[in-house]
Amino acid sequence: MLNRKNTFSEPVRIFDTTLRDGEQTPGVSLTPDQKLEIATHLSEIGVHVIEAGSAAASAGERQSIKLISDAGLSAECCTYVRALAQDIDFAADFGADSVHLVVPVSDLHIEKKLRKTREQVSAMAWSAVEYAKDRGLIVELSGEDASRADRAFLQELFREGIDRGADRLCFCDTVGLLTPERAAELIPPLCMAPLSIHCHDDLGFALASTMAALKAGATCAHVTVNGLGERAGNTALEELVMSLEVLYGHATGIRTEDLYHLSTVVSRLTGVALATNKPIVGEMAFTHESGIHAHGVMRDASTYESIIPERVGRKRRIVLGKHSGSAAVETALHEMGYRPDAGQLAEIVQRIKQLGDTGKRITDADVMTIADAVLAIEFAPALELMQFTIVSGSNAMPTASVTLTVKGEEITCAATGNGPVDAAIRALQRSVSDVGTVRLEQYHVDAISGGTDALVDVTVKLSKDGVSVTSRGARTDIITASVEAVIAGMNRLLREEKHEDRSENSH
Ligand SMILES: CC(=O)SCCNC(=O)CCNC(=O)[C@H](O)C(C)(C)COP(=O)(O)OP(=O)(O)OC[C@H]1O[C@@H](n2cnc3c(N)ncnc32)[C@H](O)[C@@H]1OP(=O)(O)O
Ligand SMILES: CC(=O)C(=O)O
Repeated sequence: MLNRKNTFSEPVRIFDTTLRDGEQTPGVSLTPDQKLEIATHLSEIGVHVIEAGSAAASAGERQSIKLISDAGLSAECCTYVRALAQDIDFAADFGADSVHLVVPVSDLHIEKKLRKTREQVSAMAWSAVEYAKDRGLIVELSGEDASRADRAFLQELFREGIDRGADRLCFCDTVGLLTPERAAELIPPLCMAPLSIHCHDDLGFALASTMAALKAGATCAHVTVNGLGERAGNTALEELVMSLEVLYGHATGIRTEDLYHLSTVVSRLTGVALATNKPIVGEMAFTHESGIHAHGVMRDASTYESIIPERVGRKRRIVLGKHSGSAAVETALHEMGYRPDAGQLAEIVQRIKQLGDTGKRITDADVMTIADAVLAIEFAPALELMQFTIVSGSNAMPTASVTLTVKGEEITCAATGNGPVDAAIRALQRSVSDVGTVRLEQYHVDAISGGTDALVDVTVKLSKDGVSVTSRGARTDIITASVEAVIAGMNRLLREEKHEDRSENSH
């Protein structure tokens, strides 16, 4: 049984640093408007503090801080500053409510990086605190590389910092060296004022160490959406919130049902794709293939799920593959409108496993092809491709022309697009517009082998009138693979037989 007793004496505050440490993910750079969009979501979801950026970094960063502080969000607008008057002036002049005033505290950082002494760093920190207070800012005095700092030195720096006016403190586990055991020892003596914990995930301990620090007396967690951040990233907002809620019964006040949407917004704007197996937000976090799991989940989802997917804004999916069992296959077939008898079902399950054994991802179109064959249903494809032509180049708008027969009638359509694949798919959509609107819901491409001559495997999800279907094409040419995948899916959506009860989650 889970011990759901709330072990935290105070409500845990959430300090989100997606727009500062998250943006320090190598290669990530957000415009002020994009930062405002993310900040608005963060505030609406209920985080307490948003670290909007680093005031000294650039004019764009300062514009972001101004935009976010002027937006009237309920969350506090904070910015990273060094112990320098210039950084603090930027923070105050551009409207920040607070500063995350960071000073290196380990001898390694003090001596090797800053080439200073402990005394010099302490003096810089304390005068910066006083200066920031004079400029009307809330001050979170933060120790960088605190996990490797001399304990007595750090304690003294923080104690005097509070006397000089610091409102809050922060312990930064800058390179992810903290463990839950060390957090239990190091954190309690530092809780002289509200203390934040800022962890990095270099060794995969960020969430565990953050939790341990909160249990040891810290009252605020620094987090980022999707765990973005320097190197291996920071503690993930979604993981911390759901762990607090599910494992410790601690009500965070965060609108958990919006976590997935926020994650997708951040992934889109930062260009950092989510690992498919990422907790809470990864594509596979609520997807089941194995027969034993699917069978259990269909009877009672809690058998193989720690969280109800809807609680974080997601939906459960059962997909078919070589690990599927008859319960999942039968349910999927019923949703597609097939009613196999026991013998036919067993045959379909075997054929799905055989296809899976070839290393293929099984799509709805594959399952339907197998079911048609086993149930001896004649399937006359509505579409047949006769030819397509693509024009693309440095000075040419990508343009596609396709000729198909649609229910026996020859049709030629052309379209332009953002790229040759987009143009080809638009031309195909246009060619069937008389029989319905086919939407492209998802497009996924895998290069199966390395090199420019790799076999590419394109999987698409198409929908028409609320019915969706997945299908695949595999060729060395990405455009041909895409066209093949789309035509296979369209043929399934446009088939004559009606499968009224086929649903979105059927694959
Ligand atoms: C662990 C962390 O995440 S720390 C935060 C990391 N974030 C950033 O670096 C924000 C983006 N950074 C930048 O845009 C630039 O580095 C700037 C604008 C901050 C500084 O640029 P530059 O003046 O060209 O300095 P540069 O980046 O080469 O070196 C950092 C300087 O900051 C100083 N510095 C570093 N930390 C601190 C601090 N906490 N307080 C005061 N000075 C500091 C260093 O000593 C060095 O100054 P020096 O050359 O006079 O010794
Ligand atoms: C300040 C900060 O981001 C760190 O020490 O990790």
